Amino acid sequence: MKTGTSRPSTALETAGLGHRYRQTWALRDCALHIPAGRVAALVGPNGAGKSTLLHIVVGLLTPTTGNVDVLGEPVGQQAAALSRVAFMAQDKPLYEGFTVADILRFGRHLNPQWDNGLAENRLNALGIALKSKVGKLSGGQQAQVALTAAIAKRPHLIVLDEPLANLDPLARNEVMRSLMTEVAETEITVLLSSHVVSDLEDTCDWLILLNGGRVQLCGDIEELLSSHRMISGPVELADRLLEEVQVIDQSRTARQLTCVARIQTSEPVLHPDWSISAVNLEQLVLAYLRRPNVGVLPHPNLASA
Ligand SMILES: Nc1ncnc2c1ncn2[C@@H]1O[C@H](COP(=O)(O)OP(=O)(O)OP(=O)(O)O)[C@@H](O)[C@H]1O
Repeated sequence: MKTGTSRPSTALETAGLGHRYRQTWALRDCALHIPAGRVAALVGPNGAGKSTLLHIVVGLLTPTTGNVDVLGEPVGQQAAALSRVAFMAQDKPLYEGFTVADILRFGRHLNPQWDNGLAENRLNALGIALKSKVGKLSGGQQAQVALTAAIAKRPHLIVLDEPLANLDPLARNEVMRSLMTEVAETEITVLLSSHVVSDLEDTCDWLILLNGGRVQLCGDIEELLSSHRMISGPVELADRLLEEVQVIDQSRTARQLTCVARIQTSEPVLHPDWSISAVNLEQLVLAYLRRPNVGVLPHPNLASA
């Protein structure tokens, strides 16, 4: 087990990554990376390949093509690399007949770095009794127990597949908040998939957008937002606008064009009739999802740390 203090600067890097289930390519030619210490959101529509990617990262699936480095080592069955990665699967597979204490015993038995004090303190702070049966806990509490079991492993990378699925807004907020507390106190890298983009805007700082098994965007969220704008104005000026910016997605009425566009400079000089405003994460993601053929951006700083 490597426990050295020096961690690789890149937590995850893939090149030419593909995965095929019989006839179906779930991932094709994926190149992406996550710098260490980032909280990365993996978003995409149903069937985009998110779970497949996460299963490859944690060593549960073998890629059909390409390379994957996790924490600086090629992904595989190496116990050393995998022991530094914690995974919370989509269906939070806790044994419902177990008590919370049983879950902790199980975790301690399986993981050499297990921090039982951390797990007990965390559950205590959340008001979750060790003697409670898992099956009797609410969905939010079960998610917290699963998250606690992942965190107590003391991982360098934590991978969460839809950790917020089936939780109400309050529970979603609490799970994200406790995850962020953990991130603030350690140098952990987080990779989490979600359908609910608005839950991610305040917490994630890195975005990977998968669509149809391909990477559409990969980069720092602030940089991605600052390089896109919402632009609207008279439809008769549309041709000129299209010459000046890269329109990702647009809608038109008889008079008005509204679009999400990628800009080259932070203060684009456009005709004064255009109104220009910032985009939020949800608007950016939706614009790309509606245009699956707009691929990874060639702009070098958008894909860099
Ligand atoms: N075990 C499997 N056998 C065959 N095809 C599969 C299998 N698992 C996934 N697929 C297919 O691979 C593609 C990607 O699926 P995946 O579950 O990775 O997507 P996802 O983005 O996680 O979807 P969701 O958001 O619905 O969970 C889909 O077309 C899916 O039908």
